[in-house]
Amino acid sequence: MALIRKSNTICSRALKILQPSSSAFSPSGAGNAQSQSVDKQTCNWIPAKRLHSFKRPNLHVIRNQLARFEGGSVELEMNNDTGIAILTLNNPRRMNSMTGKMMVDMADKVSELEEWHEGKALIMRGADGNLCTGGDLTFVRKALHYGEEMAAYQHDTLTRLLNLPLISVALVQGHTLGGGAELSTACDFRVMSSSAKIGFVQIKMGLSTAWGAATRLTRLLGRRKAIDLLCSAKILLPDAALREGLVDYVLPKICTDELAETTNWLLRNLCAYDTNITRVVKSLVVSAELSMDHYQALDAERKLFGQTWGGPVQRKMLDANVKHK
Ligand SMILES: CCCC(=O)SCCNC(=O)CCNC(=O)[C@H](O)C(C)(C)COP(=O)(O)OP(=O)(O)OC[C@H]1O[C@@H](n2cnc3c(N)ncnc32)[C@H](O)[C@@H]1OP(=O)(O)O
Repeated sequence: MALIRKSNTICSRALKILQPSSSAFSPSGAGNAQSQSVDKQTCNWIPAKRLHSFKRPNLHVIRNQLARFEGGSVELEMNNDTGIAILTLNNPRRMNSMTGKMMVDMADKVSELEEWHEGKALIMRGADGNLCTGGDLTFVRKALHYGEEMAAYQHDTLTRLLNLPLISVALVQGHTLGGGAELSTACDFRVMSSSAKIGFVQIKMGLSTAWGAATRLTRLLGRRKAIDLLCSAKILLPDAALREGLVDYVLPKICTDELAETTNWLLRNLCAYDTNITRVVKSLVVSAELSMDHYQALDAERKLFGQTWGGPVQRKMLDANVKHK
């Protein structure tokens, strides 16, 4: 009981320190001093100064609009025994491409995960063998006037997903294209099926990244590889995706249950230790990445470390005289 109380305190402190969505939508978080964008009407560059003046979007209003574009769903199963949750994009007739309603569903599921204190990890996958082929083109055609609002909503959801105190893995299966490839970058890791294909094909569709992948991909792979993947629209097979560093593990060819194999990979490699310490460590990495200030990140790290030091898990391990052979 004491362990649970102390652990919950640690995690709620971690979350307070991180304040998940604040960096994505504060006026000062809209871009850094170097960033520029293109005006849709004229294709002129918008200087960074003007980007900073964009208003914080009203996500509640956007939510109500998106919910009107029906089709598909996003399902969540949380397993308190394994500590692993499964988030499933479910629109298989259209290869799990996302409608407005699915965006709203996903935001709600991420909110549930934010409140799930027993969790250690999350696997995002698609129903029936494809992760996702981006925006549902039926929805896209009807929502051509609503791009910036949709992007704002997805940025909020995916930033919250990335910053969860859970280790997240995208199961890249079948076709993972456009916005689907973007979704995969909102997870900490990517495990790829040996028969899957992944590609940021937005530029071919006359678009830049819609759901925040330029920002995440640049952090993940660096400027050169991000430009290469986004501007070439190349579709990568598993070997190439692994070589580029876009995915972390390719499932064996003889694999009858890809979800079970991904779960085992997670359990073997990243989920072997205490749930609450794992959550704190994940939160610290988020904090270090979000923080522009090295000293602020160290400050958060010191405060959270202070909560684990002398705690029941450490005491138990000291008593057990563990040898790291
Ligand atoms: C808003 C974010 C920005 C973006 O995501 S931009 C990228 C949007 N995505 C796309 O353009 C993908 C378009 N689709 C394709 O290229 C092909 O369907 C794909 C994925 C290569 C699969 O090819 P095939 O294996 O030949 O299968 P298929 O074309 O017969 O597809 C099976 C059924 O799925 C449907 N589908 C796949 N992706 C979709 C999408 N994004 N929106 C709506 N429907 C989609 C496709 O239309 C087909 O349905 P149906 O059998 O014709 O009723």
